[in-house]
Amino acid sequence: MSRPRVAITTGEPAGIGPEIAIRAAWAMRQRVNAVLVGDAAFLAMTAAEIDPAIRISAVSTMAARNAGLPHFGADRLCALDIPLGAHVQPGVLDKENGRYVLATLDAAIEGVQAGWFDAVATAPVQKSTINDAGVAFTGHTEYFAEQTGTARVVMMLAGQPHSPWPAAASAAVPPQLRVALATTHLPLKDVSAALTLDSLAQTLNILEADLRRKFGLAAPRILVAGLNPHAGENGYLGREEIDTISPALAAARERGIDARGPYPADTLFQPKYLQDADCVLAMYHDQGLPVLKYATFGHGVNITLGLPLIRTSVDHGTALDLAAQGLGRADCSSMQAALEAALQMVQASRP
Ligand SMILES: NC(=O)c1ccc[n+]([C@@H]2O[C@H](COP(=O)([O-])OP(=O)(O)OC[C@H]3O[C@@H](n4cnc5c(N)ncnc54)[C@H](O)[C@@H]3O)[C@@H](O)[C@H]2O)c1
Ligand SMILES: N[C@H](C(=O)O)[C@H](O)COP(=O)(O)O
Repeated sequence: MSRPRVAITTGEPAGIGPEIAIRAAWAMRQRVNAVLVGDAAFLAMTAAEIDPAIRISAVSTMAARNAGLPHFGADRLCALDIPLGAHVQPGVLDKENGRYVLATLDAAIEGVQAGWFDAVATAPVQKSTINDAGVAFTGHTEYFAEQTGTARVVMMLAGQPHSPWPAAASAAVPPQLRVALATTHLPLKDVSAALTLDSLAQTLNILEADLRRKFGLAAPRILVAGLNPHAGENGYLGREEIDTISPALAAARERGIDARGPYPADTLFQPKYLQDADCVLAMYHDQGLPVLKYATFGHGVNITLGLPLIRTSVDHGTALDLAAQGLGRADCSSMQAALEAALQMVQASRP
């Protein structure tokens, strides 16, 4: 099989994104035909500092539009050139580069739609810088949904638990911990209103369908967290479980979806529950992701479900503190895991 062609958007240029993108792409070049999306001169300079053996060939978006992407062998990386807005000082944010970052995402989406790429893997962006540049932006998840005209998507992070997570020692825990979210980047005060029968139905439908299609799970088992402490304590600590979540789960089960709960979120992440589940659905970002990141940080993958394209990402942010110290501090394992996940999803989607 030919190497799948994966666009790697290189993220916030003052962060660790460019470095981890180059390192991961180079390490996996025999299996992934990676195209770095970003300023080609800046990427070539960064690559030369990482390892002078890394070769990068630049292609302009205009050339790609006219003739598609040229074929490159595994002896080099390709860079789809998107010019920076301003000079980059590692670790220092500059809103003049906010629109540059968005342009890299736009080029990757255009490239998938035009058939240049089989998938997109994104390095981390600094959301605040894009907002400072005058563009409302909450995350790749929402941006990719908007730009592809997708009404609803689901954020899911997955990873293999490492010690010292206590459950990692237990043979009963599935090798992959997956946590999906019923809401994405939403202020906490808005979460309750966003949980409706309809939104939960759509989330469960997307989650179940993509776990089957993209992860090869014949009958995905989904554990669902409540919203309130102790899943509402029979209504004494909140009514969302009674009024919304339980009816949404009952309706999902009638559609054939194996969705169980709502369970109290504080005790849900135990081996005895996880061993019988393929995914946990948390109600909001910081209900599910701290557990996932505690168990898997640095090796996890963020996947957007429900999109008409394959998009994976790292489980961490821009790490400006590391970027400011120079190259060689950042771990690129999560970027490699994001590429690996994209490869598997491309293979699963090929006839
Ligand atoms: N996929 C994405 O685009 C993505 C994901 C998460 C956060 N972010 C954004 O990143 C920015 C900074 O977020 P933050 O400070 O909360 O989290 P962060 O992940 O950037 O940093 C948290 C800590 O983890 C360390 N760290 C992160 N990645 C590392 C790596 N690859 N190797 C070694 N250490 C690493 C950092 O040095 C820091 O100590 C925010 O704007 C946030 O929204 C983007
Ligand atoms: N919620 C993600 C996390 O905590 O890792 C992160 O903010 C990235 O989200 P996007 O993929 O939507 O940018």
